[in-house]
Amino acid sequence: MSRLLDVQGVRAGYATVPVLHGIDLHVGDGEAIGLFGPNGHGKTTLLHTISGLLTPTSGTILFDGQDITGAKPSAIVAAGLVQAQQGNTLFGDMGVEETLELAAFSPRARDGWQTRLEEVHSLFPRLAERRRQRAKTLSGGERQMLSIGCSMMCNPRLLILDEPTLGLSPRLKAELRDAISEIARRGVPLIVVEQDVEFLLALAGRLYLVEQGEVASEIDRDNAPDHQEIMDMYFGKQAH
Ligand SMILES: Nc1ncnc2c1ncn2[C@@H]1O[C@H](COP(=O)(O)OP(=O)(O)OP(=O)(O)O)[C@@H](O)[C@H]1O
Repeated sequence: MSRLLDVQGVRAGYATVPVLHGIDLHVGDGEAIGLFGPNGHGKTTLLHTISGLLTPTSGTILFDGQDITGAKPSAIVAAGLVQAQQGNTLFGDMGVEETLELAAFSPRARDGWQTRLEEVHSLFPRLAERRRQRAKTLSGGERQMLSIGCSMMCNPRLLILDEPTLGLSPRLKAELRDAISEIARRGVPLIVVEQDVEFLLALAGRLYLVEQGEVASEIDRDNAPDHQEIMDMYFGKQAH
């Protein structure tokens, strides 16, 4: 499988605080990967570095063969690498459908936007039912759906989701997970950060355990350790 994203030896952090200490990971074309690990060990920092929100201090990020290290976030999105924003960053007074249409403004997203709108509605029937409703009146889970819907409207070549179901009720969590699984089935490559390793193993071919700013383990679903071993690996490391 050819590499769509190739992260090589990436170091990054904030001001004088180094967080990532040489991360190597890759995503194949058509592949979904999962990231998990203890809180505060650099998963979000890694995603922000890939998305261009943070500039790495060293290392290289290749996307579709192009060097995007340190590129502007707008250029990275235009290339098709899209990270869904948290639902609370939407424009609250805009309607649901209006928001989805706005998300398709870039040249790469403009062609075929109506078809993609139908696809988003089929992924998230709640958004179709609420197409005229203002974003700020949606529930937290529905806002997350709208945010992911916006990312799908960008026509992503690779979609990044950072704990998309955090804090949701079990019912909305299940709906959102079904939709994410459907996005993967439709062949959109994914990077998903989640704490629920079972969900990640069902979704993704490979998982990376990120600990202390490094890739501590790579788990291949076909040769995955059993659940207890993964839990021991995870919680054992979290304990110190
Ligand atoms: N803007 C910032 N300025 C300074 N330090 C930051 C900033 N954002 C994050 N950090 C620090 O960087 C480290 C890694 O944080 P990060 O959010 O990447 O971890 P994480 O693994 O995604 O955690 P979680 O699972 O809790 O979301 C933490 O120590 C955090 O306090």
